[in-house]
Amino acid sequence: MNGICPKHVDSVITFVLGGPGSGKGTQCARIVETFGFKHLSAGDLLRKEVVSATEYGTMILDTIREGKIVPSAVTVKLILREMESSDNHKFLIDGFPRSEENRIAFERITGSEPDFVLFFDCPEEEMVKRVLSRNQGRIDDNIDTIKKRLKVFEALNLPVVDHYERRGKLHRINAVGTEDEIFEQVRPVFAACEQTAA
Ligand SMILES: Nc1ncnc2c1ncn2[C@@H]1O[C@H](COP(=O)(O)OP(=O)(O)O)[C@@H](O)[C@H]1O
Ligand SMILES: Nc1ccn([C@H]2C[C@H](O)[C@@H](COP(=O)(O)OP(=O)(O)O)O2)c(=O)n1
Ligand SMILES: [Mg+2]
Repeated sequence: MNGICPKHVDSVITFVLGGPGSGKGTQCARIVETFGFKHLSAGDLLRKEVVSATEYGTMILDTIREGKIVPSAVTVKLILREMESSDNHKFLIDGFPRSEENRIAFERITGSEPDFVLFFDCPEEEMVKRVLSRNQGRIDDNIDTIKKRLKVFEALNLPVVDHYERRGKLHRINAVGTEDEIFEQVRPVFAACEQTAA
């Protein structure tokens, strides 16, 4: 349990990690409908800043186009704003942290760590195939950007996975198979969380 902010003294925080196209968003939708978590996609929050043409919009757009990671203070601020305005105290934070800088910024700003972390482990060729057939009109769903994103994933995201594995907080999910087969690996993790919270 986390006392992330006065409003949510008993909040549950889950980070959802995995490379581009590993199935984070898809599985988060299943977790939301089954276990009633609030889904916060860091990528979606950043894209909303671009669409709303806020002060960070252009920087975020350029960063996403290059497959790089937006400065953590921006992303953490967006996540925290959503958490503080939500009536739900169970949070599924999708696509975050994507670097040690992200992770440390979250801990420093919120004073909290996740209760547990999901990692969708997917081979690169499968991730590329899924991203290129995602058809969501995203500027980063192209072969050039996905190659850059995979390098960022390897260099910056995996150290975060190792960190939580060392702390015994990581649940590694085999992300190859049908959406149902993958969700059947996810379900017991959240069922156990419900037991603990009861
Ligand atoms: N198990 C799966 N098998 C095949 N395609 C999948 C699977 N899970 C998700 N997808 C598809 O792959 C693409 C990427 O999934 P998404 O959930 O957006 O991944 P992420 O959020 O990790 O980038 C989407 O088009 C989605 O419909
Ligand atoms: N913690 C994060 C999450 C996403 N971003 C940026 C960089 C990412 O390539 C894009 C897209 O993230 P998103 O999680 O939506 O991407 P996928 O669903 O994994 O394909 O947003 C970031 O800078 N920091
Ligand atoms: Mg996603």
